[in-house]
Amino acid sequence: MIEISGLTKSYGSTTVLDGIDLQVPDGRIAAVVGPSGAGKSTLARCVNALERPTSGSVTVHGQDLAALSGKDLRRARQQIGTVFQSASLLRRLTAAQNVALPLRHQGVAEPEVRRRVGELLERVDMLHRANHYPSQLSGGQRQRIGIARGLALQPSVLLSDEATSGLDPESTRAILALLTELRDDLGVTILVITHEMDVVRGIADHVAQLDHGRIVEQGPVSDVVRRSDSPLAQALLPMPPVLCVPGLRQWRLRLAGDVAPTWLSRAGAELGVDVAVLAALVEESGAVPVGRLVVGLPPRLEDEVVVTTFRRLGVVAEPEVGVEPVPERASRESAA
Ligand SMILES: Nc1ncnc2c1ncn2[C@@H]1O[C@H](COP(=O)(O)OP(=O)(O)OP(=O)(O)O)[C@@H](O)[C@H]1O
Repeated sequence: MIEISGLTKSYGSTTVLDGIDLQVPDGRIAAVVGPSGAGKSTLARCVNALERPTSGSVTVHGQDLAALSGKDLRRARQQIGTVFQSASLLRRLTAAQNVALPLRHQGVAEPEVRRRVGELLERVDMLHRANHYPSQLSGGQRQRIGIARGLALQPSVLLSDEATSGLDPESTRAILALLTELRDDLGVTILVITHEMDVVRGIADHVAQLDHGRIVEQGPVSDVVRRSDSPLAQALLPMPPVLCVPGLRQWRLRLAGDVAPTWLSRAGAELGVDVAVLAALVEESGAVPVGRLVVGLPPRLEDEVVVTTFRRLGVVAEPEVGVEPVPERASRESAA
């Protein structure tokens, strides 16, 4: 469990983090998002004890990192693996030697180092590149070596600071699958710092938005995407352009979690109408479907009936305000 409580960090008179409260339960993935300069990396550095809070606390497995020093602090830090953007591998060392570095630094015996390095490279699917130098690896492969190195001391917490930034979609997917596997197989607690919303949708259980050093919105991803008028929900599931179909009234729908795969056709059947999909983004997040849609329904349907029908199916429905149905005749005339 990572528990961040009232965390404030100032450099001189500049306050970079201002009263952050955030908890990541064991075996969960939390993502911190926010614009450049919001304080994400500073937060990461406070969590891996590279920085000391000006006030407040960061507790990892019940240990307040700021209260530790010397050997105790070093031991607590071993519990926290970190993966940075572009992995910062040592150029003159092979992939295997880079992964071995923290183990050798700890004085682990050579046969054990070799065994553990082999295991780690296998976990990140890089055993076949063990003797390659960083310059001979792709960006995604270097990140996987960085993750293996971050896991070398068997941390229970992993910090990923923009680890997928700049990677192509396929490498990003591979890294995200790896992080999910670490959570599910090893129960590692993961804090992901990112500016990529598809990363959040892809793996996070919990999301917090940082802005000017403060958390402005947070919650389980499946809750956040259901919120109306939430800037974070909009950012997480940006709506594609809405089609204009004459004669229909627009409704905004939000779903997360407990919905049957056939919910849309069931809604149409229960309402006794055809439902036109005008815009949609539906994805899987944390093994549950999340999505936002705009659908078109005949204007004669009563609001209350539409809302309760969708609610029974686990979907939040709201009429689009300020968007009147385009009359069918008018649209035919303008097309003529
Ligand atoms: N050591 C420092 N001394 C003074 N100011 C600092 C220091 N480290 C960070 N800052 C300032 O704190 C603010 C937050 O920086 P930080 O790197 O945490 O942001 P970020 O959200 O990670 O940004 P980015 O997404 O661009 O990496 C910035 O305005 C930065 O200039």
